Amino acid sequence: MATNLVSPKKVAWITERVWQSVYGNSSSSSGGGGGNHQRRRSYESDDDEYEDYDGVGTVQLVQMGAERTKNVLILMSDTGGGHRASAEAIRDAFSIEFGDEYRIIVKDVWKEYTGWPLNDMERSYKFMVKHVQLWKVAFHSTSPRWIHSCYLAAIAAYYAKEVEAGLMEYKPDIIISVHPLMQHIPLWVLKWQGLQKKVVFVTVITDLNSCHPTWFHPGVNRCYCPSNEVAKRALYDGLEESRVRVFGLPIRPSFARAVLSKDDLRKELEMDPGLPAVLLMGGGEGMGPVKETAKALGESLYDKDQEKPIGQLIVICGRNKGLASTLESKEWKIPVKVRGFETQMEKWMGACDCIITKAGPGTIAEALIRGLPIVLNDYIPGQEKGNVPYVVDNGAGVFTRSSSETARIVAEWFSTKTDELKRMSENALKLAQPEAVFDIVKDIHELALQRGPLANVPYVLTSSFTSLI
Ligand SMILES: CCCCC/C=C\C/C=C\CCCCCCCC(=O)OC[C@H](CO[C@@H]1O[C@H](CO)[C@H](O)[C@H](O)[C@H]1O)OC(=O)CCCCCCC/C=C\C/C=C\CCCCC
Ligand SMILES: O=c1ccn([C@@H]2O[C@H](COP(=O)(O)OP(=O)(O)O)[C@@H](O)[C@H]2O)c(=O)[nH]1
Repeated sequence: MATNLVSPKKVAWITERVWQSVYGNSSSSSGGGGGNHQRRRSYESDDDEYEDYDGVGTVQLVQMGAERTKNVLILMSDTGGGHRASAEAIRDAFSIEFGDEYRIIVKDVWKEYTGWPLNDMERSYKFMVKHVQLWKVAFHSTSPRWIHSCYLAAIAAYYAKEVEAGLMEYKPDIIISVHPLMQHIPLWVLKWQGLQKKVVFVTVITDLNSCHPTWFHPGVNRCYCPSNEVAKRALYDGLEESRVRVFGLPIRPSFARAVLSKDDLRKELEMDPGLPAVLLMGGGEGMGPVKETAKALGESLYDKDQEKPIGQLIVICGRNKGLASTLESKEWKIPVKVRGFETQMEKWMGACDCIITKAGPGTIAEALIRGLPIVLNDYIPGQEKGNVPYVVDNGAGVFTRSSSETARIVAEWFSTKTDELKRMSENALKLAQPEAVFDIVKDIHELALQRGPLANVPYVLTSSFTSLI
């Protein structure tokens, strides 16, 4: 068949040429920051470079005579696991709701196009949250708008061209930022390009309560707040009410839409079918007192008198390989499963009866959807502090930093206080917002429609940026 004669790579290459003839050349010269953005897509480049073309090039060719698929660029960073999880949730919801109408690209433009310190935020952030006082000072000292604006303007003066090249490569009709530090610079770039009125720019906040003010940029078309508490902060910080929407935190559709039976999941995950189960985790990086808590649970969930376990334990260590290997090498008196980074969190949560976690907003929102009572055993100062009252005051869980206290609470939930466990589970379900991600993408779609059927965003390289900031 004719279609077999042209390889996908070639189609992608042809598409690139056509694309360039419509929009101009997407390559750029290096700006002042020494970034690494000179990674132009070309037919000769290696396979990795082609990932973005998969299933896309052909769509673009078809569009030449018809309405073009809209490009949606989601800006995120792997500082913690929550931003990526929310970005993927939005991507999946777009695809479920609108099929091929949108082409979704999830990118850490900082990492790919700029240089230090923006391209190393993951490591800097990990270092800072390990030295908690340092993070506390950095978080609070950068909260006033004039301070963070100055820092970001300084960075922009250095890296704007790289960021511009990153944005231009994907020619977004819509930009969605799911990260607190990804409003200012892209918006300046759009202003520089004269594209502020053409490209839809929205922020989706992924913190439930005490978020950093860098999230709130008055220049965005929409600011999606996961809770009324965050919306109040946004209004207080000067955002127009008409631009603020409260739908909830975007959670992967696999949580919202899947119908999962606990019995089936336990079978699939090779768990004990009869014993109540507690899930222990610490975000994408396996942070917080996971090791101590696992050890304490190993004791509290074992009935010494009857010489049998009263519960089972699942520990998800995320990317913390050291934690996983320490726990794997331990002897347990109760059934324990130690796992690394899991991609199907909805299954593990669906198979358990309660969860112990640091106060990560993503994990909390997912646990609420699954109706899991929550023991919060830690929080990162600043952005996660407010998540504690959000859970506790709404009766969906408790907070304690003591591992032995945590172990005692769970043992009671599994024996003498099952009614409390049930009540908290009901409260968790009341707080859950499984449809939030769909409400968000539908609203963005409406916003895009208001811009007309084809925005035809004219991306071109411009010269001076520093004059604008
Ligand atoms: C007297 C001391 C002065 C200290 C300040 C000096 C320089 C600035 C240094 C650091 C910047 C601090 C940034 C503070 C703003 C952070 C906004 C925020 O809330 O960020 C949160 C994210 C992480 O996301 C959260 O993860 C959580 C879980 O882990 C949870 O999921 C939550 O929902 C998420 O929101 O944090 C970051 O991304 C931090 C990036 C750290 C970047 C470090 C770069 C350091 C090097 C130089 C920095 C220079 C300028 C930075 C400009 C910052 C302007 C605000
Ligand atoms: O093995 C793991 C561990 C965590 N997560 C996901 O990572 C996110 C963690 O986000 P959260 O805001 O709770 O904490 P962070 O990692 O950002 O500190 C949640 O969506 C988790 O489901 C995951 O997919 N696999």
